[in-house]
Amino acid sequence: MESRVLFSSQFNFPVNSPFKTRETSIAPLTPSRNVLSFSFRSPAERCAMRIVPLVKAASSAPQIVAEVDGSRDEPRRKKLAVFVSGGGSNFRKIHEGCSDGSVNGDVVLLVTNKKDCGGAEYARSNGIPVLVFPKSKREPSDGLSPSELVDVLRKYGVDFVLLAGYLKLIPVELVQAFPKRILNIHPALLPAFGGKGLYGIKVHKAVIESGARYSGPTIHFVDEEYDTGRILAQSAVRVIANDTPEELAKRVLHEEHKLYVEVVGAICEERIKWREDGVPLIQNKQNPDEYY
Ligand SMILES: Nc1nc2c(c(=O)[nH]1)N[C@@H](CN(C=O)c1ccc(C(=O)N[C@@H](CCC(=O)O)C(=O)O)cc1)CN2
Ligand SMILES: NCC(=O)N[C@@H]1O[C@H](COP(=O)([O-])[O-])[C@@H](O)[C@H]1O
Repeated sequence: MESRVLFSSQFNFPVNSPFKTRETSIAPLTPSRNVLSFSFRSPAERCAMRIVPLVKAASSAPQIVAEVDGSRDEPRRKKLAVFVSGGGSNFRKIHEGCSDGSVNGDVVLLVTNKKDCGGAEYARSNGIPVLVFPKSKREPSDGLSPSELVDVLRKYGVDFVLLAGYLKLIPVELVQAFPKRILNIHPALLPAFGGKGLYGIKVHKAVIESGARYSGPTIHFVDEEYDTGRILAQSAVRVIANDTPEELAKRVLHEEHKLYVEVVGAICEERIKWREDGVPLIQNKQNPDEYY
């Protein structure tokens, strides 16, 4: 039985903190690019809320800081590039989310190291351009160099890069060109069961052999190494005593599909906020005062 637990980390501000209650008065300032701390008196004030300077709470609780330009327009529709190496079921779910309104974005490019994989076939059948990266050893004329890949992503106006079962190392050129804009989904609860050599069914085999009672997908920002970037979201899946790796993989993949569409939806609605200690959080769509 999977338990869908979003590790919610509500901020427990101390009693005397100006952030604890909704009665906090907010000193209005002229809207400008500013640092904003998130606390609101009521929905009415929230609408009229101006930018306020970050006020350090008495507690040691890390503060949420974000830059806003004071605009209240709906976030523009985002352009997404998805990287796959296999069947692409996460890619397909994200693409469906773009069509059904769950995701305020469009997949404008599919990148793969295996041009005949299932994800590439799905992209071609849906009119999405397919690029090969990195260059294939067997067909060096086919495929892009790291700098060519960065150029193409920029030419297409890509806002976010989404890795979904992509099995090659993203080069530092791309990581540096798209800071805080490359996400990956891993089929285990990082930082456990991640790193070089741990991908696909190998991950689930390692989880079962370890005796872990829970597994589940992790969505994280991508840095220069495998699976070491900042964790953005996870959900828990119970490991059953006699699970085979394939049975566990199936349950985890089901959770991946739900979690990735939810997270990409938040990314495209600009609901990612960065805590001052560098931890990224997702702002609750129904209640902007809450983060998880
Ligand atoms: N710079 C980054 N690149 C990539 C990351 C990342 O976090 N930073 N995530 C991976 C995805 N991934 C786990 O989520 C992962 C994929 C592949 C491997 C791996 O060991 N690959 C083998 C080659 C496998 C093959 O060619 O079939 C290897 O490098 O020897 C580990 C983790 C995507 N890129
Ligand atoms: N470490 C990377 C890794 O193992 N990624 C995993 O590959 C599968 C791709 O499935 P899909 O192609 O059907 O989306 C997914 O389970 C994803 O978490």
